[in-house]
Amino acid sequence: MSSTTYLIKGVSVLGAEPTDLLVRDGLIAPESEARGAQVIDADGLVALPGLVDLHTHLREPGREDAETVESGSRAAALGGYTAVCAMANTSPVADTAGVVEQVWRLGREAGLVDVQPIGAVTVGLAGQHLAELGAMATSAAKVRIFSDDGHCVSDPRLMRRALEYVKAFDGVIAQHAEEPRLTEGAQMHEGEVSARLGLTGWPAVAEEAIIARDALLAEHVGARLHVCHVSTAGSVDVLRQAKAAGVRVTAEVTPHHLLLTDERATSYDPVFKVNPPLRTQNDVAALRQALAEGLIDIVATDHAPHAVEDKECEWGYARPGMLGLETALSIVLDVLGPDWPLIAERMSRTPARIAGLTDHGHLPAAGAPATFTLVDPAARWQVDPTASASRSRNTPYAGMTLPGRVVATFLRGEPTVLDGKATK
Ligand SMILES: NC(=O)N[C@@H](CC(=O)O)C(=O)O
Repeated sequence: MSSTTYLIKGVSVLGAEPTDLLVRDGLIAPESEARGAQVIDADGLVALPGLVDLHTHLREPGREDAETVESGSRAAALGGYTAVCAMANTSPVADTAGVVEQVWRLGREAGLVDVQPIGAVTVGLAGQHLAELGAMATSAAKVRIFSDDGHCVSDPRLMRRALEYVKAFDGVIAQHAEEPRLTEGAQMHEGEVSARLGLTGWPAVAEEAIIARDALLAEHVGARLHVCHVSTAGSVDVLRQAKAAGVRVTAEVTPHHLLLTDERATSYDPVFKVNPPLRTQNDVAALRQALAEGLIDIVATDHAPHAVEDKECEWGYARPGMLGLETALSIVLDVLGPDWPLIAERMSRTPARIAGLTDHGHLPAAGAPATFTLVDPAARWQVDPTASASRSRNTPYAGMTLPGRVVATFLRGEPTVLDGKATK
């Protein structure tokens, strides 16, 4: 915890009238105690609760050349995040208490964001046997979210068992919804563009069928289901029905699925190759609408760093995935407009609630943890892949000018970013 007291002058909390915030002993304190505080001029800046990412690939252990817990944490803090949930598809896979504790400990050592490990649902992500869910839940990492992301838990019996198991401790299964038999050899969204390019298509129904099946299973079991990276208009329809029926289902959308379409594949630039693939303008419109309405609960980055040799090659050989942590807030701002209460809800409060991260998602107000981010909504910045804090360079927004810049991020009273630069 920082011993410095900060007085943040003239900041607009979620777009409200400017006020001052005093940061002391890890909390937002009453202003009467401001003596001796370091003043931060926040004229024109907006304060948001620190962002929470439910879907981050940190690559450690195993692919430290692409990302480490520390480099990914730094990218997260620069993007305004104070917590990230680290996906389990590392090497070795995070399918035991030992690996999730390792990731959790590395996160604490880096000290830039809270790193909450996600545990694998199945051993080795192989979809055959349930992993040690209970041991991960009772480990120091206190895992509550389990996911085979990158792979779908396609066996319905295994999915049912996983839902039953985690219900005991109010855990959640985060499903990568992709019926593998329908996406064999797929390279991009199945549609008019894939037909034109002669690339094997990933049909929307491969996602929608699994979401429908899992919603029914979750309803049957009475357990919590979270759907990763929803990408199609049809999935939104399935979610609408499931939510109307009272199923305990939440869903996320990525910034790239809110902005980019499958037309990008015509460049054959693998930076646009991602799983699930970029879809059509019709899908993008439906996803934006669903996010605004709350049918899609949150934005999650699916930050997926990849080494140069895995991306700068032929489309067919390239790994799917895009960077996202440093650009997410700007993309969402671009897409939703400056609706700060909505952005706070979708990027901080609701993801914190789904993940059970009780230190996060609080409005910066007296008595709350001083875990927040300061944004300059008037700033515009050009994305330079070489300037990224990530060890990888695979951003699809290179050269684009984006609105909104993170000026400062505070984690329990300690600045992790000041003047737009990481403090460590
Ligand atoms: N989202 C991606 O395109 N990639 C993910 C895993 C995956 O979902 O394939 C990755 O780990 O790189």
